[in-house]
Amino acid sequence: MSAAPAIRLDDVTLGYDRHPAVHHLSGEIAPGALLAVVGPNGAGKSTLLKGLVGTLAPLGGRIDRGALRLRDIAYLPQASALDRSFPIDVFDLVATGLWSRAGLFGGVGRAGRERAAEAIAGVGLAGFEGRPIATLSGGQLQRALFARLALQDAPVILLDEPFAAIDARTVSDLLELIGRWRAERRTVVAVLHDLELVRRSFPETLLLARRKVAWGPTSEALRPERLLEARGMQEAFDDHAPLCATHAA
Ligand SMILES: Nc1ncnc2c1ncn2[C@@H]1O[C@H](COP(=O)(O)OP(=O)(O)OP(=O)(O)O)[C@@H](O)[C@H]1O
Repeated sequence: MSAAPAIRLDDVTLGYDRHPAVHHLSGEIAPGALLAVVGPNGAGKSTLLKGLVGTLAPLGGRIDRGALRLRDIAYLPQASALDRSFPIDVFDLVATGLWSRAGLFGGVGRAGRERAAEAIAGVGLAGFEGRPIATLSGGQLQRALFARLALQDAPVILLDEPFAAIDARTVSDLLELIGRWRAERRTVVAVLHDLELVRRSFPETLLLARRKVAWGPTSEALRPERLLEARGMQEAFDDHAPLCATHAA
């Protein structure tokens, strides 16, 4: 597939009810990038992904997605955002990955069913197709959600804490899948907490603490003094601060 266009952030402020959560962020996510977003709790990482996917409009600044359409950006929210009691089995959950192309009422069709079965096998869940998602372990559910992402076939993939509370074997299998996406020149952005994993597997990192602390090669961005700076910035942050003057005008 051809590479996705870059996503450019120009002085972007994102927040809720006019209270900023991410301030004045500028930078570029290059086509085919494998970017980790790290930072303390409440640093604005999930908010940034919501801005990138377009569910949260910037309070200020601009996100330029080039020729990307919204369906070109696949998004995996935090696990807690999924209602696991919903009565759906693994196959049907994974097959919803086809909706972004076929439309909700487009029907999956035989080719679609084959692709869904391949995606399920590709994450090691062959044999689990008829299992209700409520009966899956956390790792199995995450595998199914990655199969759905694979089926979406999107040039840009955003992952919010994809490895939280997941067993080591699943993490390593899913990292391998991310490696394949990268080889296919897809752009992958992942919010992560495990800094060792980031150092091992993600060449580029954005360290966020409401503002950009560092954005560049992971070894630079995660230097101890940068991490200390991020912690200090986050602790000093006033959660009820109004919109800055530059954007409030
Ligand atoms: N829907 C919302 N409405 C109001 N405020 C919100 C909402 N979602 C997040 N916030 C606030 O925005 C700030 C940034 O939250 P966000 O979830 O983006 O941080 P995070 O870096 O992803 O945190 P964590 O690592 O704890 O998941 C926090 O102060 C949070 O309380």
